[in-house]
Amino acid sequence: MEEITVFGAGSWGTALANLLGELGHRVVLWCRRSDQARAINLLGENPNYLRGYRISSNVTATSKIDEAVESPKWVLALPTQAVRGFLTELSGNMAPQRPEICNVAKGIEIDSAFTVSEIVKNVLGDVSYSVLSGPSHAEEVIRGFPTAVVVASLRVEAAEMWQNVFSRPTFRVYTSNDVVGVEIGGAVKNVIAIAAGIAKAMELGDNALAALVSRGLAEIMRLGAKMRANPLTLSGLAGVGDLIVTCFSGHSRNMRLGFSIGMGKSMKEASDELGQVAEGIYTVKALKKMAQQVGVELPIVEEVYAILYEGLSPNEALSNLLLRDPKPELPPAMQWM
Ligand SMILES: NC(=O)C1=CN([C@@H]2O[C@H](COP(=O)(O)OP(=O)(O)OC[C@H]3O[C@@H](n4cnc5c(N)ncnc54)[C@H](OP(=O)(O)O)[C@@H]3O)[C@@H](O)[C@H]2O)C=CC1
Ligand SMILES: O=C(CO)COP(=O)(O)O
Repeated sequence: MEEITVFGAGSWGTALANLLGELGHRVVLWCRRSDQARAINLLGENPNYLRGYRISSNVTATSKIDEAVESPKWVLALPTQAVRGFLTELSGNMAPQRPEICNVAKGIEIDSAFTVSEIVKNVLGDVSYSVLSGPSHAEEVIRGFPTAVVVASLRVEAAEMWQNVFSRPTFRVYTSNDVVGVEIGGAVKNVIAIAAGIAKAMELGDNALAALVSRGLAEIMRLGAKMRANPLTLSGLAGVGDLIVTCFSGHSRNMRLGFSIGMGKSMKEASDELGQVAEGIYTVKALKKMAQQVGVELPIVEEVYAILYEGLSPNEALSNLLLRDPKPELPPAMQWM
């Protein structure tokens, strides 16, 4: 059994800490607020996220960084935009023995347009990095519903180590060496899910939703190709799998935020009401920049950006998408037959 710290006691950090605890690992759950850590230890549940679910007695919460950094294995369950600042602060407390890091956040940093692996490398240098992603809502994982995910690392031993650490019959973990593919799939689907939520609120119908999700996948694939992701990763759990669950599940924060916006709420109202992170509202800014930098067309992403940040109405965005120039479904280089 392993000693593991989960950094971030939001819904995903709490569900994963509980999963690891139930598997018999000794888990430290780092909370940024001391009152939250005290409440978790006292009540055996998280009063702020996934309320009402018992957390394994193998999980101890703390808000003390010096205690949290002692574990040799770290799971990073923080919002993407917080990762750089957090790791920068943490790097002063790190033992010479470098931890094995497994990131579970799904997003792209706004200022740098970096994925989380690039942020980690930028701040901590060469550490053993893995990323766990795939269709996995915390609300179902904490109930023990069957879930399958993928853990990717450039080091096969690291991916296999995390596979062993996280696996149980109801939590099936596949390995991969395609870090960029897993990160791009997990990040971009959040923006497409905001679009799906808007489309649901507009009552555009099932055909429109299916078209939106498929063309959203085309955008994920196009960006993935530019970033040298394996297209098969994007048709797997971290791509299509997560796109489906995020666009169609009522648990999705991104879809629900999009729905509220489609119902006429401002982004601030929708996000305050949600009370949890919807990564897509930040990642869309980074993607807008990346689209220009790497020269890739991301029309749905562009329209979501314009709705969230430029006051475009959902109806105008819909017209913009429908009235684009006619074109083949696949780009010429991909028309093999
Ligand atoms: N929820 C889910 O089902 C899944 C989420 N993910 C991903 O996991 C990541 C975390 O999401 P989720 O747990 O849902 O988010 P939540 O909004 O539920 O929780 C966010 C957590 O991060 C903490 N936090 C926020 N800002 C900072 C900061 N600047 N420094 C330190 N801690 C901070 C919050 O603390 P506080 O409470 O004090 O504000 C809270 O504990 C996201 O990237 C998400 O896409 C991936 C798969 C499933
Ligand atoms: O990534 C997730 C499920 O796989 C969670 O998505 P939301 O943040 O939209 O809830």
